[in-house]
Amino acid sequence: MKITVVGAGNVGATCADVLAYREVANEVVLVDIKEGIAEGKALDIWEKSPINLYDTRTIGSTNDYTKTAGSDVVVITSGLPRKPGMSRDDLIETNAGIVKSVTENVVKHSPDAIIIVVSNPLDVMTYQAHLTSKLPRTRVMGMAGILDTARYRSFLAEALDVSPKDIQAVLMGGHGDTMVPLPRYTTVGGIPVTELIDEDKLNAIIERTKTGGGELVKLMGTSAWYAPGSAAAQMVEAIVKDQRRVFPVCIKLEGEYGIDNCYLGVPVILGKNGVEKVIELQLTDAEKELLNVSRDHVQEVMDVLDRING
Ligand SMILES: NC(=O)C1=CN([C@@H]2O[C@H](COP(=O)(O)OP(=O)(O)OC[C@H]3O[C@@H](n4cnc5c(N)ncnc54)[C@H](O)[C@@H]3O)[C@@H](O)[C@H]2O)C=CC1
Ligand SMILES: O=C([O-])CC(=O)C(=O)O
Repeated sequence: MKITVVGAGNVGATCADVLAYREVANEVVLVDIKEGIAEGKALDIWEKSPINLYDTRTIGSTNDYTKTAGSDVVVITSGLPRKPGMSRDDLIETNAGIVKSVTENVVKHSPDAIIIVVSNPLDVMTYQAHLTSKLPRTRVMGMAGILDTARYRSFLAEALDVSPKDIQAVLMGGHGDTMVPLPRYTTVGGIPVTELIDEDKLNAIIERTKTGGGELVKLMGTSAWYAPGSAAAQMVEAIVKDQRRVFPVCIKLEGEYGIDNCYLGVPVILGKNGVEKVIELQLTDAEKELLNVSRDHVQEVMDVLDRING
């Protein structure tokens, strides 16, 4: 198994490190446009192998995609992160061009790869990669839901003073302030969360989750990487090991949830073929309305992308 991670910045390098550490594949290739950065970080991860005890080979490349040839899964993290005061959507112009050219290079050398997009604005960059790659929708997906639910679960664990391991949750919609956490599907060791926390506290956690990315941007002057890199690696692992894990993943909807031709996070089964199945929940009218608000927002940004692409 061979994995490529494009973009050896904060998120890409973290993802490559987790993939190596967990021995998800035999080989991880890290690519960046900046001279030497991918080679340096790949070498640094490899030099850590005798300490952390793994044998995944990590290889770096400055924009030479021949080294990525035949990759089974490719993670695209290349692109600008936002700075304080910016929204993810503000990145569209620059990142659309980057994701387009990277996807062209990726499919040229790995036509059978499954692509996981991380670059922001996430849902619309997934659309860009899907447009450019022309791969089936089940093989081009975006990472956001695992990260957003992880934030939600970690905040709940803190509030309830329980292990984050025991909190399960589903979250849907776009990767932004319109995301839709679903308390009805949130459990703590199998117990509905609504039995353990009062409504006000839960609502405050939901609001914090929606702006969880921005909270970190404000603190650090750039966006997060440990949780995002690990979340992308978890998706790679589910695919490479054909684990059939159930995760919220961004995919083009084709009629599911009454939504057509829009890229949104929904629960799916992830396995060796990519998205093996989109799970359709029976949403309440209120939940459906929130999902439609999210759809409308993502659709607007997709329209901007269409104008950029001419
Ligand atoms: N989907 C999600 O939940 C998350 C998405 N992100 C997004 O991921 C992206 C990367 O974030 P960071 O790693 O923090 O940024 P970073 O600035 O640390 O790394 C980005 C890397 O991409 C490289 N790059 C730029 N153009 C390239 C090209 N054409 N080919 C190859 N490499 C290229 C840069 O040289 C840089 O090393 C951003 O767009 C950010 O908004 C970040 C966190 C979570
Ligand atoms: O907030 C950002 O710009 C990066 C991101 O998507 C996240 O951390 O959720």
